Amino acid sequence: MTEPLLAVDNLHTHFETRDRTVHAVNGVSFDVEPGEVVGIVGESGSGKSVTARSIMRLESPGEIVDGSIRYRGEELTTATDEEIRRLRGQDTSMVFQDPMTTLNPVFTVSEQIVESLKVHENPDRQPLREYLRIPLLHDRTDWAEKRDRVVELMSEVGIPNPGERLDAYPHEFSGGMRQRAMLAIALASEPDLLIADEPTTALDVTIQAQILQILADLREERDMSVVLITHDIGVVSAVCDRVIVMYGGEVMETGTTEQILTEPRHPYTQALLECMPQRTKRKEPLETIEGQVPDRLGEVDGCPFASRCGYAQERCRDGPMPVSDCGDGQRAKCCALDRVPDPTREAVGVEGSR
Ligand SMILES: Nc1ncnc2c1ncn2[C@@H]1O[C@H](COP(=O)(O)OP(=O)(O)OP(=O)(O)O)[C@@H](O)[C@H]1O
Repeated sequence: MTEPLLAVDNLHTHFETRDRTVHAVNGVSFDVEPGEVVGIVGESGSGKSVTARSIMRLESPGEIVDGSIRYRGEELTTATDEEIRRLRGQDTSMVFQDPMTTLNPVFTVSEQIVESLKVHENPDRQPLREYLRIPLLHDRTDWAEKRDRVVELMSEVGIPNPGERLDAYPHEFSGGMRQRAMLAIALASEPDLLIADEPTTALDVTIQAQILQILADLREERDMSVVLITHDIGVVSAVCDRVIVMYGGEVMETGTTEQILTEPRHPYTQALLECMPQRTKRKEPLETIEGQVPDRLGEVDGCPFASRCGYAQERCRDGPMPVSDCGDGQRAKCCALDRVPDPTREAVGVEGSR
C-alpha cells in the first residue's frame, strides 16, 4: 500500500492555562491522499484550527504531547526548524479566515506574492516568527523577472486585470479579493498540500461560491491536496471528497461527502445536518443543537457529545468510545449506534437500525 500524503495518527495537542490543561485535540487520526480534498467540519471550539495548526507546526502556545503527523512518510512532530521551514516553503501552505491579519498592510499584494516565490526558491529565508506575517522585502532586484509569474498567479485565483493591480495595497482590495490574494501567496510556493482554515467564512455567499470553485479548479489543475476547515457543513458538499466531523477535540465520524451528507450515522453529524439552513423550510426558524460545546475539553469521561445527545445512555459517559465501521470506509465513534436511526435503512423502509 502506498503511503498517504499526510497521515495524522492519534494526535494530542494541549494548552496549559493558569488553572488547567485544555485538551484541544484529543486523539485525532486521519489521512489525506494525493489530490484529495478533505473537509474538517464541526462547531466552533471543536479543535479544527488547532489540528490544522499542529500539522503546520504552528501549534504554539499549544504543545503536541502525543501522536504522529507524517508528511510523505516524514515525521513532523520531531522535525527540526530547518525541516519545518522547508516543508512550509516548498510542500505545504495555509490560508486563514482573515486575510487582513496575515497580509502586511505596508507592502503591495504583488510584492508579497514575490516574497512567497522567493521563499519557495530558498526556504531558509523564512524564520518561524515571520511565517504568519509576510516578511519585509529587503530588496526589489528580482521584481522584473518575477512580474510575469505574479500576474499569472493573480489571474489563476480570479483577480481581474492583474497587470493593472500590481501596485495595489491590501486595503485597496475587497474582502473577496484579499482572500484571493492570500491564495495566490499560498500557491506561489507550489504546495502539494493546502490547508484552508475557514477561507470563506467572512465572505458573502456569491464570493464564497467563487472561492470554493477556485479551490476545486486548483485541485484539478495542480493535483493538489486540500484540507478545508469549516463550521459550515454546507461548504463541504461543494468541494470535498471526504469529510471528518470533529467535536470536543475528537473525530466523531468520517466518510465520503456523500455518506456524511446522506447517510450520517453519528448523532452529532445528524444534528449538524438538521441545522443546515438549506434543509430548513422558508419562514421556519433555523434548528440549533441544544446545549454548548464543552469548555472543559478532555476532562469529560466518555463521549464529549453525550450531554447534548438525545440517544445518550449510561455507557456513553464511561471510558473511551468504540469506533464502529459502518461500511464502505465510513466510521463513527459512538457506543449507541444501535439506538440511532440509520438513514439508509429508513430510506428503504427497513424496521429498526444497525
Ligand atoms: N491559545 C490557546 N490557549 C488556550 N486554549 C486554546 C488556545 N487556542 C485554542 N484553545 C482552545 O482549544 C479548543 C479548540 O480550539 P479551535 O480553535 O481549534 O476550535 P475550532 O473548532 O477551530 O473553532 P473556531 O472555528 O472557533 O476556531 C478550544 O476550546 C479553544 O478554546
